Amino acid sequence: MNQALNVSDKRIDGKAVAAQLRMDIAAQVAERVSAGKSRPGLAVVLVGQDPASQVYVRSKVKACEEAGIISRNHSLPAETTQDELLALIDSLNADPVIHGILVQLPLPPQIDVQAVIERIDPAKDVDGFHPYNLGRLAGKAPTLRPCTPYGCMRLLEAYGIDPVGKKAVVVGASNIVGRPVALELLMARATVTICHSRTADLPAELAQADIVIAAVGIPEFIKGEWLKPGAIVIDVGINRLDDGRLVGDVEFETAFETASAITPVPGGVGPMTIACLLQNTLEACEASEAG
Ligand SMILES: Nc1nc(=O)c2c([nH]1)NC[C@@H]1CN(c3ccc(C(=O)N[C@@H](CCC(=O)O)C(=O)O)cc3)C=[N+]21
Ligand SMILES: [Mg+2]
Repeated sequence: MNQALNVSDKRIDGKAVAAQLRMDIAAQVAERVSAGKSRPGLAVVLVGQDPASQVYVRSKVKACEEAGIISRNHSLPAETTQDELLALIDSLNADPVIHGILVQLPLPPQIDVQAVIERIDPAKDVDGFHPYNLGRLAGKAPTLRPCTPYGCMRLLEAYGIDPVGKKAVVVGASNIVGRPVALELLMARATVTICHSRTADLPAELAQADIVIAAVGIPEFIKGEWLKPGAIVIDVGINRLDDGRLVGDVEFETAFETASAITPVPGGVGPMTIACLLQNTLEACEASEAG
């Protein structure tokens, strides 16, 4: 894989790695279909009209079509009740054409997110948020792996960065990125520290980090001078500023000087999230036939 990448560049090109992965997936889907096997199917459920969510849903649908994956969109009104959403999930769980189900977050306040996540058949949980799939990752026997953390690990791999024995610092402890990416790094045998809002001295933790995963949701929060010279920085942040610019959780200009490699925003982790969603849908389809 490295030959496709200009790994000497400090900028980790998530767009290129994601494009390569999506081509590999498209080839595997074509192979399945020509062998008479089922075509992977992904259902994306959107509740409400949040413009940002519509952008993500559109990019997921486009990526599916390019990969030859069936994409079924369900757009529900913002006032949808929890029971109506759960009923839709039940029907998607039972639908043999659908191998992956993604309910776009966030959800409106009347809906309990955990109830929704746990209603999805773990075998179709292509977000990897279900306790079963998180538990399997915690136990070093992963099944469907959360897309963004999985994407971060594939970026490190594509750039020949082996986390084993390295000091990895995760900034942010969310259920969808911070906690699972810490488990992924632990599974790769890094020494992992998870920082969060109650961490006493964040710069002191970051000063020791060989690998930094920034997933805190605060624009340009992490400054270059906090980093250990030569650190590898994976910026998960996707923050839209008032002037329309998209920035990460890391102050890119100052971090670029100190880091040995860093992901840009956009063009870093975001495209990997989508590519890994397709990967999980393909894997769920393959498992449904193997099972
Ligand atoms: N159940 C669920 N699963 C998700 O995976 C999920 C979700 N809900 N809710 C919303 C977030 C957000 N998300 C993004 C995916 C890709 C980009 C992406 O590719 N962004 C481009 C920039 C696109 C632009 O220019 O706006 C980039 O970073 O290069 C962004 C955001 C997935 N999400
Ligand atoms: Mg089938």
